[in-house]
Amino acid sequence: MKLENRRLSNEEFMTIREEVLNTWETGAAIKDLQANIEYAKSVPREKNFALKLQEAKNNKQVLTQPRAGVALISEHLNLLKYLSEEGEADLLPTTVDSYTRQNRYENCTIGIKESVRLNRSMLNGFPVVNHGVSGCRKIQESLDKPVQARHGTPDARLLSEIIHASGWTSNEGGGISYNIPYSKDVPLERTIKDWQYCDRLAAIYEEHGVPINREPFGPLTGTLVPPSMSNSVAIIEALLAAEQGVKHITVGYGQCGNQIQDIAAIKALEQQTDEYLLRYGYRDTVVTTVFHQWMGGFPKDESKAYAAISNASVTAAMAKVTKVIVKTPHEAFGIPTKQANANGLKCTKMVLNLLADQKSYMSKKLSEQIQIIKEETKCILEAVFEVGDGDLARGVVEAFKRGILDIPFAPSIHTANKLLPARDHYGAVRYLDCGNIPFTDELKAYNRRMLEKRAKIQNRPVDFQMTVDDIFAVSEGKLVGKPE
Ligand SMILES: CC[C@H]1O[C@@H](n2cnc3c(N)ncnc32)[C@H](O)[C@@H]1O
Repeated sequence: MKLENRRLSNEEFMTIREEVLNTWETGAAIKDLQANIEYAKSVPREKNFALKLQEAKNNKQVLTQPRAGVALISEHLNLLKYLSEEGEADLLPTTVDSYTRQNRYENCTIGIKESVRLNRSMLNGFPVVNHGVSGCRKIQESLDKPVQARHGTPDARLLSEIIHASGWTSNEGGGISYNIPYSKDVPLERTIKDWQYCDRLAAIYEEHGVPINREPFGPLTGTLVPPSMSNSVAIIEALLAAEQGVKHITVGYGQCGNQIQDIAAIKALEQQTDEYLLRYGYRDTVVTTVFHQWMGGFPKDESKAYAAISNASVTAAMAKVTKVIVKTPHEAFGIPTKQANANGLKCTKMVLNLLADQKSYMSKKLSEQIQIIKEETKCILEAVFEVGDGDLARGVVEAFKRGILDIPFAPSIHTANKLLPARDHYGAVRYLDCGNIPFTDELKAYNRRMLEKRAKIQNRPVDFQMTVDDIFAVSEGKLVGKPE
């Protein structure tokens, strides 16, 4: 079937579904889609992820959500209950393990057996597909808060079928955001199509009375991604989801570090997502936002880690995002203990509470940065539509081929890798080299000017060494890299 940004017909969807459910034994238990929807409808409304986000948006409340996932059902349940009660998490995740993300379910079978034998998690997340709908329903039924699947799966079709049949009402990911940062050589045509399936599935539940939230993965590689590039990808995935009928979309952004630029990025993302959805005729979509606390290298020192978590929480509060994804003081080491995870959540919530009644005032600097991000994003998105001859899906594939969309430090061979980012003197992420991104001369000059200002102050040339210094800076306790 030719790649096209067009809603899958029922016949097309059900044909693909037949094949998807046969890719692992646990697909057999969810063959009856109507029965799956009836079950999902029985989940109490207060446990619906999409509705909880909508309520938070209306109440201007910032919700907290951790990442968390371990191999066995009972341990995972204990973990989520602890994060919900002790950690005061407003929304619950299930972070899925790396084997499942690559559809290597046979490795999960081994990992589950080893976890039982050794009495500790031998997988770096919860193997949703292997535990199947019975295991995932047990998780959902035992919790009193909404659950979301968080992963990094290029082909998440079976995973998505199982989680929604289990009453999980949110799914993270997208055809770009779960491909380019997560795999080496998976064609975009493939993952855009596979995520059209996931979006259509979410929409079918929605059309039968079960609101489902979809969340493109905002941060991408989480390494110096300029806000206009990550915003462009988020808006594109929101449009692709809306075309399939998705009504609840959370667009996301990963903290870059300069507070004004980060708040501006969230504001620009919110405004332009609404703008583009409206422009392309999607009128009844509920758009919320998510801010990911620092995604780069974390300090090992616990006090410094809490400083990074608190600092990110201030930005989340001032940007008035709908939810913030929380880091832990174990970030520099690996999978956190439940205590460390809960501590990151409590640290975050304390900052949010202290700032709940304050708001960031629109300043000249902030509105200037919002404008810059919106203009850069507009240049990118208009070019994507143009090279796709008006079809967004085909435009994405062509735009990556030409380097109009380009994600820095991505493992995928399907990104041009010509975009070079670096921080300006204030720590804002700028384009050191725009590669083939069709920015106006004014935007190129602005980025250059900001980097030259840093070069002058640091008495160094504008070059790649800035980028290298910036990559290691935060784990060395500063934001802007300094020359040796
Ligand atoms: C997107 C990458 C983020 O996901 C986090 N992460 C990955 N797997 C798990 C996990 N199983 N439990 C908690 N956090 C996790 C990781 O620490 C990093 O902050």
